Amino acid sequence: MGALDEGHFCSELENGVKLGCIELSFEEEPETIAIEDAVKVLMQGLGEDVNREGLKKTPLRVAKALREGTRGYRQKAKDIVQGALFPESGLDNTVGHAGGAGGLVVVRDLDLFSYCESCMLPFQVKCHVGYVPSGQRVVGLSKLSRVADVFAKRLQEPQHLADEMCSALQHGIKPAGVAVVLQCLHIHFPKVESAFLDSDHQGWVELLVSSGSGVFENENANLWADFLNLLRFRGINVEKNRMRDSSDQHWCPSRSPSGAIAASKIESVNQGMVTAVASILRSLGEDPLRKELVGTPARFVKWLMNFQTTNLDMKLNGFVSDRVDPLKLNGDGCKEKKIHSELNLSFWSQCEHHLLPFYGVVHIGYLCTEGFNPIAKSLLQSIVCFYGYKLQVQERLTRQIAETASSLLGGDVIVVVEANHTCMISRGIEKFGSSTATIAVLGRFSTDPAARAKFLQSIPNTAVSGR
Ligand SMILES: Nc1nc2c(c(=O)[nH]1)N=C([C@H](O)[C@H](O)COP(=O)(O)OP(=O)(O)OP(=O)(O)O)CN2
Ligand SMILES: [Zn+2]
Repeated sequence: MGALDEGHFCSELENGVKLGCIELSFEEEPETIAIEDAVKVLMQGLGEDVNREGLKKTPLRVAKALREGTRGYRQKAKDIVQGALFPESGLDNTVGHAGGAGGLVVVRDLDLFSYCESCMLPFQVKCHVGYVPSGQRVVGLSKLSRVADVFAKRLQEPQHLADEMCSALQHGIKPAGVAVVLQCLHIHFPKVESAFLDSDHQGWVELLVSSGSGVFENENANLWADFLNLLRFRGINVEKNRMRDSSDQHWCPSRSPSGAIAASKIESVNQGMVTAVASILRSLGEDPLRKELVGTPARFVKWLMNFQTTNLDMKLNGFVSDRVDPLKLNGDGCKEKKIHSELNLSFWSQCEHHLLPFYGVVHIGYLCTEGFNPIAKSLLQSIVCFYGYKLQVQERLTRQIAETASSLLGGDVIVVVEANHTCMISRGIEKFGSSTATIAVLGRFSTDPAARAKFLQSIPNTAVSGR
């Protein structure tokens, strides 16, 4: 294993590192302190009280997540591969392709995450690596994943990431050839204004990229077909010629026409926050003047400002005037009350403990007289967005939606929030595909298990994809 492999680096963070002859804990390291200071500037720019209980530890958590998530800058692929090449006798390359020492070796479905160099948000990567051994030697399989991780744990762009992985494996293993396919998923940027009206504003930006060296340099080589067929066998239907092979297009939504910052608006971005993000880049070992990173701090700040505490308060005005008459809601007392549901109201939010997005859907159930439809779906969507676009925690979001809905809907309310948390994948915990559900029950729903069960069973199980 390399001198700076994952375990070693983590124990350094936990147990302290030696800087000269002074031993510094992770908290005392200058890079950590600089990131913490910058995060405080960002939180203040969002109008937050940095001493608020839930936010006190946020600067340190963000510093830990970012330094851990970019540890690839401090690792070397060659340290990982060295000492992990093993002799494996087989047919000579000239004779044919015998498995093990001449045939294609493929490691599929490596779940990784990386940080987008355009906007600094994490993106997910499903990585597939193939190589053809040469010189009758093979590499330890885990090293393919470890080398991939060295380059993923940096600020990256998908094609560049694939090229770096491919080139490092080619130089480290010296095989007949290496092929890399990456399926990358970047979250969309919310459109705050339309989110209040349109409940379907989520989704993913997907990008498939590939890189090949040695016998894979020729994109039409039969070996590419073998490799892709093995991936297709795993349910991935890719055509080599459908992959993007030029890096001049921007895949990050922050650079799409709707997400990009118009030149005239750049000055309106809080410059103190932009400077703080540039200092974070420096503390991570990056050069904020690198041409790909020049607009990154402003784009990250623009993303963050979606979650400013004050900018949406006006949106909740009007809720009071829309309040429903409880007499109407409860009917004349003779009619039976039925569960009314609004399912899949989508939301975006920003985890206040790690400053990373979480997003998903809200399901609201309430009791009202049969045939009476007291409240428009758009109003409930507005409530969901209002509490979503903040620094939040999912538990509080659920409770706040339930309390507000209850005051409008007569008290018998159940709220379920289903979400994917970026902080569950893009930090040490790395739980890809996990999702989180929270529930708040008020009025009759808190005393009637049958009503709760009926509502919970009506929630479609496709609501949150934990991809
Ligand atoms: N009022 C507060 N409430 C909560 C706080 C807090 O600081 N003030 N903190 C938490 C959790 O610690 C926070 O949500 C983070 O938890 P976790 O996902 O476990 O992540 P960590 O960074 O702490 O840990 P790792 O082990 O590094 O993943 C809850 N409420
Ligand atoms: Zn991005």
